[in-house]
Amino acid sequence: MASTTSTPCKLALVQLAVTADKEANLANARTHVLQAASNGANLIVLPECFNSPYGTNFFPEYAETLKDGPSVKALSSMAKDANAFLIGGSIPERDPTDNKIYNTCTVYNPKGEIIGTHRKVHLFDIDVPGKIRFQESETLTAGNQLTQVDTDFGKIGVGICYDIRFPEPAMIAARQGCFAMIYPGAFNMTTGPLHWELLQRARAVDNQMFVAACSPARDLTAGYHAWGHSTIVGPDGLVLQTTDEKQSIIYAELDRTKMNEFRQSIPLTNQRRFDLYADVSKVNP
Ligand SMILES: NC(=O)CC(=O)C(=O)O
Repeated sequence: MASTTSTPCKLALVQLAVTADKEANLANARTHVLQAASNGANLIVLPECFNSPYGTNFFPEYAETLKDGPSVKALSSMAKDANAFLIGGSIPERDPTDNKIYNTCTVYNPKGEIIGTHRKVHLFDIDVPGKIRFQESETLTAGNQLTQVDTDFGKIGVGICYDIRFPEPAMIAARQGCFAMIYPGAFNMTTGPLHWELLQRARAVDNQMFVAACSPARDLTAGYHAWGHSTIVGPDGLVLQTTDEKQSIIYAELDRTKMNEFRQSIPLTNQRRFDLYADVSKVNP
């Protein structure tokens, strides 16, 4: 499908309530994706780990292959029936070739075909004494490549949650022509209030691009309490849309004309000093 930057992009972030029942999660995702499409969204995003509870003990149990797992099948038909691009949150993926488990986002075009796959490259291994310890590496393996997908609206970079803390993937994506960076994510009650919005605004303002992060809704009966607050930020660093912790869908038009005007008025692109520091988009392996 050819990229034309003239196609208007209406983005929807689906902040889904996730349960321990995978089938119910897939059905709930489908209902909300179709609802977003019926409200005019043509680029729809689901949260990190939308088909399984978020916890290292759950990943092996819920993991499935991309080739014939139920989640990929369900996502593909959601994208097709919604006639929209779908950034399918993430799922615990088992790679049958090495039996390793990854935190993986699959991206679909409106025909339901996979156009990109991102395995979380920075695993969420943190230990904040008295607050939260989480070690994804107990059961997950990190992916080994950055991901950009071609859509009708232009190129989009994709990361997952903790990936947002590392500025380089967004920087590389912007310099390689992406107009947006999208992160399915699940911050928590410690790091959410501290950094969730700040990081999105930082990635947006540094790169003069749209940034969006889509969280699960908060479930206080679950082991991991997601922060929620799915958010869409504009290239000027201002929040375009956000929400609270409950299940909901938020929308925003990603207007590339306004982005280009903003880039012209503060022309960082032409003012960089690559004689003083490296251009990371050129050293990407
Ligand atoms: N869940 C994550 O991957 C990241 C996170 O919660 C944080 O960086 O904070």
